[in-house]
Amino acid sequence: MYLQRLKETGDFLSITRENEFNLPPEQFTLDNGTIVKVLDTGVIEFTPARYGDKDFVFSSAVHGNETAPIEICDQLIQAIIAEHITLTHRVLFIFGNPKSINIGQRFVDENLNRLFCGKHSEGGVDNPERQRAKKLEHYVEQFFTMAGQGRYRAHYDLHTAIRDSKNEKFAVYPFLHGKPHKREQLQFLLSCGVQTVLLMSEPASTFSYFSSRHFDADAFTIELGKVRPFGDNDMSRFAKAKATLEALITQETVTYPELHADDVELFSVYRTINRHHEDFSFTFADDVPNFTGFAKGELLGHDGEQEIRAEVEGEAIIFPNAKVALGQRALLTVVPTKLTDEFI
Ligand SMILES: O=C(O)CCC(=O)N[C@@H](CCC(=O)O)C(=O)O
Ligand SMILES: [Zn+2]
Repeated sequence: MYLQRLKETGDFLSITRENEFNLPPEQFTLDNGTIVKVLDTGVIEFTPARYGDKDFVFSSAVHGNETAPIEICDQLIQAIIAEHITLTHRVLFIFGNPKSINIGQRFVDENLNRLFCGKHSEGGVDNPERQRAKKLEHYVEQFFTMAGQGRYRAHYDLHTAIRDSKNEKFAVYPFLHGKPHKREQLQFLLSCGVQTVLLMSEPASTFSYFSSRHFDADAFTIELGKVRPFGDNDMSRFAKAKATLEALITQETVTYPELHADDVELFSVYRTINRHHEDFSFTFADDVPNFTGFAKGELLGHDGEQEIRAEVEGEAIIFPNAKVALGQRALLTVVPTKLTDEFI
């Protein structure tokens, strides 16, 4: 039904938006031999005829109002289908939450990026986001496992942040359970224009953590700028990210400039603050940017009767959101750290 249109236009994003919950699987082959497989709405896999030993997942629209990453992925998909670029490696693109794109909201019923690692099936709740998280886990598992063992895997989950950020672009490096962080991944991020990286210190139920933990993928949540509606993104600000992602899937190997400690700003997550009470607020305004530091003892907010105060000098705020559901993360705080020998 939609296949002819996809072949002619490459506009998988529009087809996805017109089919918010389901799309029958279809496949075809490009003249250059690349097999194009639509697995579901928002899920499209490309397999070059002779593919290299790296498998990439690029996801966007896990939050529907974060439009710049959606535009980047849309452009890459169109370029592949039009054969303006030729793939070297397998790649799976995911538009996470099509209905939330259409309503221009972070999510519809529940934050999709808190439902991975099986959380979708806990608590006796069912909704479209829970069903979607379960399916996305399955598609990623299938993609990473079906081409065989011993292959390199990466999953870059592309987002934009609700607030301004002192450091406009930054990445969240999921908790690695003692495995070493990789310098080469910092080089990849720098090439995308991302100089700031937060090292998580505990498990999470995010999409990037899922791929990191279960498939040993190099995985990040990458914040590329600020949330804006379609049409308001200055795509020149995302040119480096798009070019780097394109290089990863079209070149056998991407080589990056040498990494110097001064090139990157690293933070370790000091603590996660979850919301426990209806009466929850921050003392700082909505326009206070991410990475703003507070003096030790300074009042950051209230959770019911409980005061939230900075515990260490310079404790800086990331992703403050007083409106999250009860039990969910309302704030991350970070402190600076250094590039150490722990990075391989
Ligand atoms: O700006 C915000 O408050 C949220 C931006 C966003 O969606 N961030 C991700 C980070 C996921 C992670 O911790 O890896 C999220 O909150 O889901
Ligand atoms: Zn997001």
